[in-house]
Amino acid sequence: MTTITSTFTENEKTSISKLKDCLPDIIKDSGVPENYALWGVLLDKNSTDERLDIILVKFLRAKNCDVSQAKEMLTKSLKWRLEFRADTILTESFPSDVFCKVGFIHKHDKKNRPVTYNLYGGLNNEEVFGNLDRFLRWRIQLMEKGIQLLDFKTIDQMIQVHDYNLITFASYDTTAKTASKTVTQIMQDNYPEFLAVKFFVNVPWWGDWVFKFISIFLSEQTKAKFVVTSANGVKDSMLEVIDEDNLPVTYGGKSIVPELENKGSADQPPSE
Ligand code: HEM
Repeated sequence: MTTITSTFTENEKTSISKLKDCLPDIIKDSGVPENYALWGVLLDKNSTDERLDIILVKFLRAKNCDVSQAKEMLTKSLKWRLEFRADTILTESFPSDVFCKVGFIHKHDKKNRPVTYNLYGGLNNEEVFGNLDRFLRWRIQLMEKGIQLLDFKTIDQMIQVHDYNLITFASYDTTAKTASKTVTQIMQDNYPEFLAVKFFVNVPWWGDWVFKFISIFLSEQTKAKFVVTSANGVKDSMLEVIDEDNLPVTYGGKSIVPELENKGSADQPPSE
């Protein structure tokens, strides 16, 4: 069986070993406790746990295997986890009447990777994004819930779906832009290489310029994982990755997801 570690290049193996040697400094400089576990894996220099190698290689790959940059990134990320209280976020609760329709994890893809859905259209923006701190905590909790489903042995990435059904041009307002920019930055800085594929579905006819604008802030590696489709193009591209039985009906699969049913249709292009 092909394990994740067996796909490491020689350069990655050497870099992992160097980054491991930096772990005591990383722990000291970030301020986390000595026996700190990141996503349940001890950051121990002498550890032989393969899951540690898989976590470290994510930070290395995000920095093209530059060990000192990866060291800095991991240090900053651990500091952020302390400040953001990311390690206790799973115990927090959020008003379900606001958030149950904004996002959830549903089933997995053909490679057992969890699939996260974010429904960012047809929302009351003020209610969802108006309290930015609350939205961020909810969004990061969803990410951390997804990470709970990874074993860092056979599965170390997830699929994400952004559904823009029902968005209107006016709904891409300042609250939506600030929320999207802030989450995107937090994900880039603290969750490297967790994304396998990201589907943008029901993208409106005017979505192209939004995409180009946001793309300025994204790495080439991240952009390469994006699949952007309008309503008509959804089915084939998603079925290539997710089994019909696990794909919601609304995207052409057979799985019934109440949060996704009974939504209307998205903005139509203006008539000539
Ligand atoms: C009301 C309209 C919109 C809202 C509320 C919204 C919301 C968001 C949010 C909250 C994020 C943060 C990332 C995440 O949660 O995973 C995000 C990222 C993003 N959005 Fe939107 N968005 C809107 C419109 C659009 C449109 C029309 C496009 C065009 C395809 C678009 C493309 C993107 C891209 C490329 C990212 C970065 C994804 C990433 O970092 O992985 N957005 N959006």
